[in-house]
Order: sequence, then structure tokens, then C-alpha cells
Amino acid sequence: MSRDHILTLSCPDRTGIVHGVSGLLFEHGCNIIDAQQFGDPESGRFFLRVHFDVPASTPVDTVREAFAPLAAAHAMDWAMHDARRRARLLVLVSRQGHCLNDLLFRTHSRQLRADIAAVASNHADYARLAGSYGVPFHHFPVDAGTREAQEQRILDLVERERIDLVVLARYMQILSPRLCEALAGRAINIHHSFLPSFKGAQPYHQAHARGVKIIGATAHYVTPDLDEGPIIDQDVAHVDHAMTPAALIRIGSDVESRVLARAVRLHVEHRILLNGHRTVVFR
Ligand SMILES: Nc1nc2c(c(=O)[nH]1)N[C@@H](CN(C=O)c1ccc(C(=O)N[C@@H](CCC(=O)O)C(=O)O)cc1)CN2
Repeated sequence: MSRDHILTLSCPDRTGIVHGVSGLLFEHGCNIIDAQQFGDPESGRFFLRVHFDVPASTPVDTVREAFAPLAAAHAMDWAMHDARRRARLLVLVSRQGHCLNDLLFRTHSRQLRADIAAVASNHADYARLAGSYGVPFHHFPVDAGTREAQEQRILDLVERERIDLVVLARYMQILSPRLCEALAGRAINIHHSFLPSFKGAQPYHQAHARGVKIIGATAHYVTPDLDEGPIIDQDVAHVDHAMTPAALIRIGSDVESRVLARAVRLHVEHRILLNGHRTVVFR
């Protein structure tokens, strides 16, 4: 029975970090399967992701407890995850369902190490689609006067369903600072432009008006500053002068689905570390 785990950490950069981590894992009979590191000269921080096996004779908590003093000595932000545990997702959607559809299939076909525990939307459009996969659907309508109560329903669902990651799959509501705070580091949005270009609403219409030759999509963590959160992944597609906004939307939707699925995979495989307002991504 494989007992592989993922250790992620970031800390002020100095000599001896990798030596200390690898030595401690060795002392507890752990075998390192894969390791990736990055020292950022700009922020002065060091980032490490280690995929390792724990021998059946060793309780994982023993390794975790032994690691704590080393982590404290280096002022590490760290976590140790069960590499086989499937993340529980809540997917939020509004009227555009292509990203939801893509994630339902990818999780159902186990392409992603995650399960969609629930779908929630301010519209009822995708109740049948979620139901066709056996995924509970929650209709949470919202307007200016009900936003706080509607967001509380989302938070209650996150708590009740033990959600690990909230995915905004073209969810077209701006989350309040309170909800952003509650979901800090565990809410990902797909923005339908190559940020920082064309933030906010209707980016494809903005791009068409600008006469761009490339469109794109950006997956980022959600923060109170609209479309300003740490970028996780991006991709692009070529377009030309003859294309209408509808054509850009059609071409762009495939890019959005691809980028969002990659970002969800990177998150649930613990490959993303925050580096200030940016990310370090160990692919
Ligand atoms: N706090 C945050 N909330 C959201 C973010 C974010 O980065 N921080 N990303 C957006 C997604 N988004 C573009 O990708 C976006 C969504 C909604 C709007 C907007 O103007 N919404 C209006 C209502 C529109 C409607 O009801 O159809 C609003 O909320 O008043 C702009 C951009 C998701 N949320």
C-alpha cells in the first residue's frame, strides 16, 4: 500500500535547507521519489516540493512531528499532504457552462485527482448537467440585496461538504472581501483574457475592439482585487481580423477549459506555492 506524501515549503533562503530536509527524511526511512526547488533572488525566499514514500513501519505523524522543529528553525511555511487523497471541489458557475462541463468529465474519468462534491450557481441552467454526473446542484440566486446571505450559503456548503478547493468556472459574481478572506488560497478563477490585459467584464469584446491577434485565458487565485490574484496558469490562441466577438468567444472557450483544468490539477497535486503576489509552479 503506497504511502507517498508531498512536502511543500517556503522559507527565507539560506544554505542547509535541502540537507536538513533530506537528512530528516532519510533518518525516518523515507525514500525521495521527486524533488523540485527554486531560490528566488528577488524575494530572498526558497521553495521546495518533495514527493516521498513513507515506510509502512513508520506512522506519518511521526515524520510530521519530527519535521516541525526543523521547520521552526527555518521559519518555514510548510505542509505535508497525502499524495493519494482526492481533493473535494465546489464548482461555481453562472451562465457559461463549458468549463463546468470539462471539469465534470475530467473528474468523472479520473483525469484529475479530485472529485466535484457539489456545483452551485446563481442560475438554474446546469442542474441537469450536474445531475447527469450524480453531482448535487445548489441554486443560489443572488442580487445586490441578497449577496451577503447568498455568500453565507456558499460558505455553509464549503464547511458541510469539507471542500478543499472552490473553482469559479465562469462564475460571474464578484466575491466580497469577506468571502475572499474565508477562501484565501483555495479559490481559483478562470478569467477569459490573457491578464493583465482586458480585466473585468466582456474581455473578448474589449479584445475585438483592440484588434488583437492573440486571445487567451488566465487561471488565478481569487482575491478582493478583481482579476489581480496570483496567476497560476495561462494559454493563448491565434485569431485574425475577420473574426467576430462571437468567434473569439468560441475559440477562447477551449483555451479557458484547458487552462482551468491545468490549474486545478496543479493545485490538487500541491504544485503551487505562493511567492508574494506571484506563484512558484513546480510542473
Ligand atoms: N473578489 C473577486 N471576485 C471575482 C473575481 C476576482 O478576481 N475577485 N474574478 C471574477 C471573474 N470575473 C472575470 O473573470 C468577473 C466576474 C464578474 C464581474 C462583474 O462585473 N459581475 C457583476 C454582475 C454581473 C452579472 O450579474 O452578470 C457583479 O458582481 O456586480 C466581472 C468580472 C469572479 N469574481
